[in-house]
Amino acid sequence: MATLQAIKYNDGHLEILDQLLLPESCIYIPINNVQDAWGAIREMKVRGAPAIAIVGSLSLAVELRKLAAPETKKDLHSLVKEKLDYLVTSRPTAVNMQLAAEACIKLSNNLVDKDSVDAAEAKDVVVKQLEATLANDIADNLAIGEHGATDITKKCGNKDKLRIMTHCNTGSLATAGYGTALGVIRSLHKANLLDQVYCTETRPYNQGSRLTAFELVYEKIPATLICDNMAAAAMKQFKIDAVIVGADRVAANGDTANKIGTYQLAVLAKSHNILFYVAAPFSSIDFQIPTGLSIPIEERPHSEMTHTGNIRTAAAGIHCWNPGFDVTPAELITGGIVTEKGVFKPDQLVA
Ligand SMILES: CSC[C@H]1O[C@H](OP(=O)(O)O)[C@H](O)[C@@H]1O
Repeated sequence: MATLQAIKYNDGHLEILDQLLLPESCIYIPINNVQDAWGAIREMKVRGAPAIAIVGSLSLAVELRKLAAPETKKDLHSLVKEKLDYLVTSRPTAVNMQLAAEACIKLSNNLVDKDSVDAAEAKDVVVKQLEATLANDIADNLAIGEHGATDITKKCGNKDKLRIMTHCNTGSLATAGYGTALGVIRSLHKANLLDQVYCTETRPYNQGSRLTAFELVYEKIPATLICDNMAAAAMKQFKIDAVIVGADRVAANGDTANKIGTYQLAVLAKSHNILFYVAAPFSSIDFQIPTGLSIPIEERPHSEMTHTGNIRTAAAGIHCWNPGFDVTPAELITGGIVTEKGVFKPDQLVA
């Protein structure tokens, strides 16, 4: 069965599934330029570290395909840099958009001095790189799924059925398709090795109950929704075999920023002697920062905590703290970091 598609791109035409309307409605909206993409990312109509980078990159491809060839390659480079620098400001914690922007800016800069390539050809080269982010991510996720399923199965003593806990949404709605942590879960399910997935609600924006539960039900993967405050009791009651989560930014030493609530799951997994995995493509690894201390943590609007839709659920006037992410220290990532290149101990990551 095909998995859900968060992103639809064809020949310069881009649409995204408006994830704020899920699970009630499946509505695709057009993204016609980088400004549309910036707004959709900021409002979390599309979210998830890889999906943010892909939608940002494709939105620039959409714009460039509509543009006549620039006068010079210097003009092209200035435009590409301006647009990508702007997209990077949409959300600060996930590194994928920043890394994709740096790679494309470097490419357009290198083309300036390449005499064999004119301005029109340079634009085509840049567009192709931007468009490649989609297919590259799907390939990465399929590899992550296989590496992760193999490693978890082995480290859990080749049990015939596994119980896995996961947090937030790391599936087809956070990527170009298949997913990272949820990709590992899909691979376990495909291999008939999955007893049950326990997905957390993931307050306050409920990516777990709104999005992950939607994906799992859609594909008939056996799953149970739990509130975030049930995690410890569920680990004990259901004898969870492993916890696997995604990542928004992994530092060079393996410290990992992920959705708020991940750190406490890692602490709970440690105290229950349960393997804790992070699943992330290398496009989420920031080798430019030594530890998690340098990862910027996005503060989200307080209304995401005090309201459910338009309904107020917290006392007016109460002060709120709403960090979108927290950092899990590398030493708590006991299962390893699952990437498209294999599973690594957190201190074994090499660029
Ligand atoms: C494929 S990893 C997605 C990653 O992004 C999520 O955050 P958000 O929904 O705010 O974009 C969460 O941290 C996931 O693990």
